[in-house]
Amino acid sequence: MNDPFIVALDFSSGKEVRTFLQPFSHTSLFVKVGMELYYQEGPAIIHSLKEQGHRIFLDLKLHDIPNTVKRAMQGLARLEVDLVNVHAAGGTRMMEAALEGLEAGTPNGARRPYCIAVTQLTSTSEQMLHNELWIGRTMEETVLHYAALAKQSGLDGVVCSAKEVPLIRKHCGEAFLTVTPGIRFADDEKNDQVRVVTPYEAKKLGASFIVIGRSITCAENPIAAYERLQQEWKGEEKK
Ligand SMILES: O=C(O)c1cc(=O)[nH]c(=O)n1[C@@H]1O[C@H](COP(=O)(O)O)[C@@H](O)[C@H]1O
Repeated sequence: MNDPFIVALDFSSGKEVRTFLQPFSHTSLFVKVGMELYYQEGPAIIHSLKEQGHRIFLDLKLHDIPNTVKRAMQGLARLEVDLVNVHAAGGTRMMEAALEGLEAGTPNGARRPYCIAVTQLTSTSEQMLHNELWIGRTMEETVLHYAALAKQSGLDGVVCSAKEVPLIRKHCGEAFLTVTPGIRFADDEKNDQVRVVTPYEAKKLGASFIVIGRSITCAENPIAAYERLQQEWKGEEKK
């Protein structure tokens, strides 16, 4: 069964990725390639991870005018990854353009990647939303509104904190994907994450997928950390 866990490969070289993935060589993972890794290694890292049989979330959070996002997605679609994302803050026209680009660029016979929209980064607090972003609505209202815009635009789901999943599922339906970073084991440092839950809480809240980086990649024993993740998802939370 494919675990609903997406492991963030936040490394700056293919060499570090290979070292990290070595103990997982018997496992087909769902991995996330973000800006740090993609800007250094480019399409080559995608080809290599696909050859190893991993599913891929290419997390570039596209946010630009519709024409630019459409043309960028048309090119990225040729990589045949499983999941890509945009920023919902780009608006409905941009989100629609992302889908147009993905449809146009996906090779014949292949299914286009799922496309989801970042609502509010899990590193954004309610404070920052009001005082820096000058958004007057609550975090929940804002995240739900952005999710509704993403759904209206035809996207497959959103990136949000697991805290907002129940509200999104209620208003956008259970088939609308909720991909939730900001995941930490109870005894982990939060680092720059603000809207954080444990894997166990994320499961209870109904997240479709959880994105987990440093709790695994910076663990003493990443394999043991991944197994702890599986246990927590099964409902055996370890304090
Ligand atoms: O789109 C993302 O993946 C993302 C959205 C978001 O709101 N918050 C967030 O942390 N992420 C990514 O999820 C990963 C979280 O990493 P850790 O904090 O190390 O678990 C990073 O690669 C972030 O870029």
